[in-house]
Amino acid sequence: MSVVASNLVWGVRRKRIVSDVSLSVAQGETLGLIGPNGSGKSSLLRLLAGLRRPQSGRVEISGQDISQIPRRALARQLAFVQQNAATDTNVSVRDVVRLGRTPHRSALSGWSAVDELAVASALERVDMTDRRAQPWQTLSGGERQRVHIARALAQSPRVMFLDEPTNHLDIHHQIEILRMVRDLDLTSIVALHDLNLAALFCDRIAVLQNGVLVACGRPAEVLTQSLLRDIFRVQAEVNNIDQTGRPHIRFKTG
Ligand SMILES: Nc1ncnc2c1ncn2[C@@H]1O[C@H](COP(=O)(O)OP(=O)(O)OP(=O)(O)O)[C@@H](O)[C@H]1O
Repeated sequence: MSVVASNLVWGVRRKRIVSDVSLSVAQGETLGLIGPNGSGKSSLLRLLAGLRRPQSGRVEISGQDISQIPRRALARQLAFVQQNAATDTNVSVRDVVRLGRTPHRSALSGWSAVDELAVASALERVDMTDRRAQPWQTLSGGERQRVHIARALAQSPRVMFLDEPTNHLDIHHQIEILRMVRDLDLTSIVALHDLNLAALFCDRIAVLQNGVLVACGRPAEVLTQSLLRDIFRVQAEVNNIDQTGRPHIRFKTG
């Protein structure tokens, strides 16, 4: 499914938080969303996922205006992995992931083999099968993050929104989760702080500054020394690491 945003504007009181943002993400593409703290990444993600109504502008999912799609139908198509998402206590890992199946089930239908398979394969993909009976509140921060990703996968979405999904994860799981997101046959939009991981795993990168989309393109086009200096206020050297042309950033500290 494609996602097309046109002239999105959102703010609170007099403060503009997302300012006239237009972008499009093709079916199967992984778009990275980067920008300094407070630049509007989470706010834009929520607008794109239909969790928040823009003050003006619109979002279309495969050509359909998202504001016209009923909530439940939308939940069958889109999954959102929030930053630091909380979950009720006294539930097991498997219970949390099972919640991902809710939009696919009616009041009358029982738990099906399809539901069971979706949950099992989601747990497997985030490397949490062995922990399925563990109480959620006893998990570490990184394990909780992986379980929330599994819950989104169990939803079998066509588009996935992830807000800093690598937060709390060790480097192995950062790479595994982003590799999985890239290789899944679905459209994904992912807010990231690690610019080298964004360069490695995203097809294109969109850059926000003060709610304005200041650049959008392939990693090598976007992650230039001048952009890193002007938007992120860091001095860095940018090299191409291999023939794929994906840039590697070396930050200068001196
Ligand atoms: N409901 C709200 N009321 C007031 N201000 C808000 C609200 N939501 C977001 N903001 C402000 O809007 C700005 C953008 O916030 P947002 O969370 O979208 O940024 P972000 O790029 O995801 O930040 P970070 O990288 O720090 O997670 C911030 O200054 C934030 O304080």
